[in-house]
Amino acid sequence: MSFQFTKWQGLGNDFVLVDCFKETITDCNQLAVAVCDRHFGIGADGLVTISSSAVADFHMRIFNSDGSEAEMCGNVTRCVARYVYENGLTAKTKISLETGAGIIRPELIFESGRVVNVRVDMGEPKLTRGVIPVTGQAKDTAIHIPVEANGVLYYGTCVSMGNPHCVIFTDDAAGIDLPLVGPGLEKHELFPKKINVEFVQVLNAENIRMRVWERGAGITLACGTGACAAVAASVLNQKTKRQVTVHLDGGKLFVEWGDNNHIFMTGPAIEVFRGEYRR
Ligand SMILES: N[C@@H](CCC[C@H](N)C(=O)O)C(=O)O
Repeated sequence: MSFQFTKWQGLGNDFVLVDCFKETITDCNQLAVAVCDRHFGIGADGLVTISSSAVADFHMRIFNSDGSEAEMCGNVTRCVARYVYENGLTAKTKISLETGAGIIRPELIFESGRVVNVRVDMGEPKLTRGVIPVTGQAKDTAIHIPVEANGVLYYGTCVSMGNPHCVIFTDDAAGIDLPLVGPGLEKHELFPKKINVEFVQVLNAENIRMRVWERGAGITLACGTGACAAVAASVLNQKTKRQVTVHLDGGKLFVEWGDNNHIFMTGPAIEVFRGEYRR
């Protein structure tokens, strides 16, 4: 199989985008593993397809580097929005994207005629165990719940941003041994669909430091949905205001939890290169 692709990154969370208006690809789960391999493939955290939608401007699907399909990805929404605009697939600057988590609405932000950032309406955070999902009573929340992994007891706040997140507060995000603790938390029996894990250090009421172990991808330099979940968890635990800068290994995202209960995320989306994949 061969196909043209573009490679994108949002704060170092990197993706291979395939424009399915031009290209046909099959077996995306298996293909993602091959394409994302950093030695034998292109190298990426995920494979993304863009195609037509009956309910939105475009349909995007996200496959993690382990081949699993994710419902949503914040950093990808920014990259896809910029791709469809700059490649003439739409003249709209407010775009609707059908995802596994419903319709998500990115908006391009311009300076001197150039796209500099993308602001995304990420929708409402979902807090009940049945929706996230977390085992237990479906209607209950999972705020500050005990989660044990590798013999260490953590307290996590679980939030769905269309995909599942467990946010754990720490005094030292840099000191967390993610490869050691990430896999056990991701696959913990509390989480029937596994989970993305965010370690969050509160710097002050408007700034948090976050490191992430992603479901299906391991350590990444940034996670957009994770940053939104982290801000929701920080507010719910009375640690920050509702407008917060999230400092990730790959850079900064600005996240605000609006009065309409929607979370908005603003950050960059950068095309890195174009190529042809051959296998
Ligand atoms: N990096 C992404 C999230 C990608 C999907 C995630 N690994 C999952 O399986 O839910 C983001 O920016 O949100």
